[in-house]
Amino acid sequence: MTQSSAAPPAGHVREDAAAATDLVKSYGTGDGAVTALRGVSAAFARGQFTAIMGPSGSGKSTFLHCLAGLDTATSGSVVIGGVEITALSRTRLTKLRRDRLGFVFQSFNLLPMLTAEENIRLTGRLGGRRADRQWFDTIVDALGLRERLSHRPSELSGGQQQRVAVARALLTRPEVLFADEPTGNLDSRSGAEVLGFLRTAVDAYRQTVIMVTHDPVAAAHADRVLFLADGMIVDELAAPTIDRIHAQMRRLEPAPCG
Ligand SMILES: Nc1ncnc2c1ncn2[C@@H]1O[C@H](COP(=O)(O)OP(=O)(O)OP(=O)(O)O)[C@@H](O)[C@H]1O
Repeated sequence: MTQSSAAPPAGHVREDAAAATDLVKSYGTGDGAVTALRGVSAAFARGQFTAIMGPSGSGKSTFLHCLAGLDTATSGSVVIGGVEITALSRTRLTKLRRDRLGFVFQSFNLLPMLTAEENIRLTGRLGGRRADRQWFDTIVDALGLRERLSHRPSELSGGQQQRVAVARALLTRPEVLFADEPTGNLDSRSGAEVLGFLRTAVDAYRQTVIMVTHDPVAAAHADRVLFLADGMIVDELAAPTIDRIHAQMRRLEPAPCG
């Protein structure tokens, strides 16, 4: 069992973008209750790319959603950029999510009637702030979207749509970019482009990325992988390789029946 990421070594001051302590999440009550998280603690250093993996039903999405304030934990704490989000009112949490967090989902979640540029600028507009032009240009060019800005989502490939979603998520320079299976709907080439850009966002712009994935190839882009099983973090791999991730997943996945 490795929960070493929860606490930095004594005397070492580390700036965490996000941290969870003793997160417990139960759904339902009585006989039908399901405990999806059983005391999960983890810290996410600024400028670090973390992948979260584990067998189906191990609690990955629940963990991501509780960390990102999309779902409420039953107990435990989540701190994002120094703010204890578990104590916030719904209104303040919504504002924090909009202003300080970025989201990329498997199903790109773009608004069909808006152009790529309008979709990218949407979050900044909702927040009543104008993102600076230079940063917009930087991410649009890095994602290869310059020629596509006037296209609507239906005129874009899946990979291009996901790149628009990544640009939208990064426009506010979020404290943390949360990605839930961001390559789940993409072919391997488009997936590699999106992951390559997430890697660039971490290396060049010191972005913090937390990504749930089933795919060892995707997870190998991260700086470390946290492995969940049965609602607990059971292991952690630093500098992961595809082979080491596969080996770890084989240990955690139940053997197929028959
Ligand atoms: N809204 C809900 N109501 C009841 N149980 C839920 C709910 N959401 C998740 N669960 C249960 O919590 C556990 C963890 O689910 P979660 O979706 O977090 O796992 P996961 O690792 O992301 O799974 P997958 O890889 O299949 O997406 C599972 O047993 C699931 O059935």
